[in-house]
Amino acid sequence: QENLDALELPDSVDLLSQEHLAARSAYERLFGDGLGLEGGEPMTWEIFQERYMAAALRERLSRAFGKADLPDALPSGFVEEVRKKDAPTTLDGQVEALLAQKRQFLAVKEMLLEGKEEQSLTAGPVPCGSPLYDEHVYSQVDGCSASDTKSPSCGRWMLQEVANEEEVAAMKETVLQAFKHLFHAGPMTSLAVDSKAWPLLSAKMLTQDLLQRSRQAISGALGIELFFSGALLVRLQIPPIEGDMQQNSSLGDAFAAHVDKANVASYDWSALLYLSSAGIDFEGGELLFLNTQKDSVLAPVAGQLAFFSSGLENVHRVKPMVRGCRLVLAMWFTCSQRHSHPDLEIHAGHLRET
Ligand SMILES: O=C(O)CCC(=O)C(=O)O
Ligand SMILES: [Fe+2]
Repeated sequence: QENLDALELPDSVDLLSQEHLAARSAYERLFGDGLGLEGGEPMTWEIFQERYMAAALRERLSRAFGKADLPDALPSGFVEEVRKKDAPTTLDGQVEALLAQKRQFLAVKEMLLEGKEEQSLTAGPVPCGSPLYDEHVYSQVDGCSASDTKSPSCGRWMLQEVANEEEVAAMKETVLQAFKHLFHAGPMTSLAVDSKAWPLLSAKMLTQDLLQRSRQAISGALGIELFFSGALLVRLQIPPIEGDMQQNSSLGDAFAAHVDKANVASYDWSALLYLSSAGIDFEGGELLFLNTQKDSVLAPVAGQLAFFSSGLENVHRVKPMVRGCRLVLAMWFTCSQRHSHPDLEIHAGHLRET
């Protein structure tokens, strides 16, 4: 009670009118151009206000009470939607996360054109895209996050035969087995590689080995230290599996063009360890980087590791699949130890037996 008395909380009317002004200006900044986050539907002031005010109140209250996490009884909606890894915890951060979504949308819109020419992907640096975030969500790590002025540069690279044939076969088996117990989202089945995944993966040591090996290969190639921010095993299968485990999912389109860093701010580097080959295991399904001129296409080869800077310079998508089964271990790395994924750091780094 003493603590509560000592707090100088503005009364709720003041709080709300302050937030109203801030919300109005953020709304103008984000949606004044009449475009919604995903293009189609414009964000209405009513919806934005509801979401924004919920976030604003939450932030004010948590600051006042000195708690990071408040009871879920508070108004939610927007807050719930963004509560994922590294979700911004401040109001400014939330606005910035929205801004990143918007910037992603605009970049995709600019580069996603019908009938664009394609060339096969060549490894190497590319100029960095403009920053997705300003300052409130994640700060770039000098000399590790990609940059135009300092090594490592933004770019796209491939390493061949990071996993051998035998390892690829063993991974395939373990992943397909694990996926039998999971729901499918249209053609996509996915499993986040964290502590909850280990009981599902029979080849746990191998999975951990490949995670570690991929990180080391990229760290070595770029000359930087990297921490896992996330990893996901993904299967794309055409025709999609039908039945009870097929879910109507609200997950985004598995083939949509996107920028990884617009999803999670702490991602600095993205990597894909392919576990199946285009033209053999599946048709279509190439990885496509969208450029201002010709797009760059990579036909996955099992065992190959592709990696690239996670920012706006690397808008990418998976080309529609025609048939078959496409498996990949997707990994995202951060330069900031503070943002590392605790499960992956422990398991991929140190755990050898359990
Ligand atoms: O599977 C691929 O080739 C790309 C997947 C991807 O872009 C992602 O998961 O963010
Ligand atoms: Fe991606």
